[in-house]
Amino acid sequence: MIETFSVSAKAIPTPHSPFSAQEFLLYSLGFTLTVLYVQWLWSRRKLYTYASKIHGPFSLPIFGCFYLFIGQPTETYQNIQYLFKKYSGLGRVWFGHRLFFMVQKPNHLDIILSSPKALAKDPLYDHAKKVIGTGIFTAPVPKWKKHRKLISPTFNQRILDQFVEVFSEQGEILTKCLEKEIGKEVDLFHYLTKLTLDVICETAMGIKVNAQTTDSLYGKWADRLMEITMLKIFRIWFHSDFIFSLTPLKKEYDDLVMKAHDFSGRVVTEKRIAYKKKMEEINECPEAEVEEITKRKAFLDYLIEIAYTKKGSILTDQELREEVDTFMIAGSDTTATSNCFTFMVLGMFPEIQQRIYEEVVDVIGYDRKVEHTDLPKLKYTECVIKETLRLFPVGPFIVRTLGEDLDLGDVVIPSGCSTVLGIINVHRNPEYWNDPLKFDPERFLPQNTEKILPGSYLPFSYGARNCIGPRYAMMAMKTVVATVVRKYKLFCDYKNIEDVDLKCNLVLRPTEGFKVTFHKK
Ligand code: HEM
Repeated sequence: MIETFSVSAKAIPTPHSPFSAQEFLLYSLGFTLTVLYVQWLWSRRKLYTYASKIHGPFSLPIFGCFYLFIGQPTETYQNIQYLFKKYSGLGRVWFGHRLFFMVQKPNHLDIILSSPKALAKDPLYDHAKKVIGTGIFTAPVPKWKKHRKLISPTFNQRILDQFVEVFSEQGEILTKCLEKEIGKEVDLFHYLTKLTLDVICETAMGIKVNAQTTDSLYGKWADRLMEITMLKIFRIWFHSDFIFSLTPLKKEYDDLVMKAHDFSGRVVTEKRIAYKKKMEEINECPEAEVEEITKRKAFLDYLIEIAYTKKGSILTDQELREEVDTFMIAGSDTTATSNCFTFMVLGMFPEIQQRIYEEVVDVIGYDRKVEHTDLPKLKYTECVIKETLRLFPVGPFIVRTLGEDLDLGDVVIPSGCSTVLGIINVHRNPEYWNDPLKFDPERFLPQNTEKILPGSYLPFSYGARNCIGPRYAMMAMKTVVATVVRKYKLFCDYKNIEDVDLKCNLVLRPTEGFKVTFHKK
């Protein structure tokens, strides 16, 4: 039997192949991947055609120019600036497999920001969603439309005027907190972030959190959360949740998100209880007093009414919390930073500080609290704040994705691509601003404003999806400046705007912090 078997086995010819089974599998895999890659490239040929017409830096396939954005926030900011300068006019950059156009001409900015095709925030903003959910800052367009319509009316002038009392009270508390720092160089951000948190919570939410007097850490958490979010955006490998979860940053990030949400959750809960109590009081009140109780209606009161009292409510608990998180982050950090820059430039330019001081004393006197009727009279102070926002716009770049092709006049940006709007670049461009790095508040005097080209001054963005709080921010900043300059003289070591090195943790910051020294008047 054994012999028969071996004879018949010899008779069958062995198959012959140049590859082993493993090699065959490997080559098949390689071939399939190549076909898929070519297919993918082919489906994106429109993008490559558009991109080839615009200059931009060297890009790797699939990864793009990620290598320019992996450093610390200061290097990332400097590299973005380098790109904007090198590819002035219009440039393109591949970030990963996505195509971005760097835009900095006023006419281009004007077209993009006023177009309904460019209302969507770039998917990069999704990295902030763990912190602020899909509140109006990050919301997809249909949700944004609905919520913006609900929230906008709560930022009317009558309501804002009532807030000046709060701005003024908190400004006074700041001057007291600064007493212990007289003669020392301090990083102002530490103080201003608490002030704006108090102000936002009391005005927008109707809740007192006493951050200035109880040394709240919320500002620090928010600041670090923005820093980590910035790393999540630019370090392309962190776009994978799995890879991010392997780093120690993940634990810190989750911990901070939990603390920040815990804080905002408490604000919403307290507000709901206060609202219920107020409704009970209203039921017991004669009509004349109802107006008194409801008169300082902040945006959260309004949203709570919709969320909790109307049949078939149109806002869920979750949506309400997300709007609160959005306002706490978008409203407080931006205003705190802009206020810090303003104090920094006052310290840099003593003659401008003196002129503000004289205006404030002239309008308000030495001791009286600031009132809302004073604010329109502080015209020079307003020019100084506007000039500060020109040179230091806290949102230096805005990124929008196009839902459809958009014609900018001389070039078409294809749908699905994103535009990075260089707000700080247009603000500092000598083509549109005479001697752009000169701090010159007079540019904003009424007789000079007509010289400002449309699309060349956008600190609060522009168009339908602009910032919701420019008037709020301007009134808050004017009140705080007017309160502080009457008590203190400010000093800062920087002498020129170009000496201030900048970085961007989502919000613009000086690399060295806001170092200012206060002396009693
Ligand atoms: C000096 C202070 C401020 C500056 C420079 C500023 C700047 C900006 C900018 C540039 C945007 C557009 C961002 C983008 O499109 O990516 C924006 C959006 C926004 N800001 Fe402000 N902001 C300031 C203060 C405030 C305040 C005080 C609030 C609220 C109380 C606020 C709430 C918002 C909200 C909710 C959005 C999103 C608007 C939307 O998408 O409809 N901001 N802000």
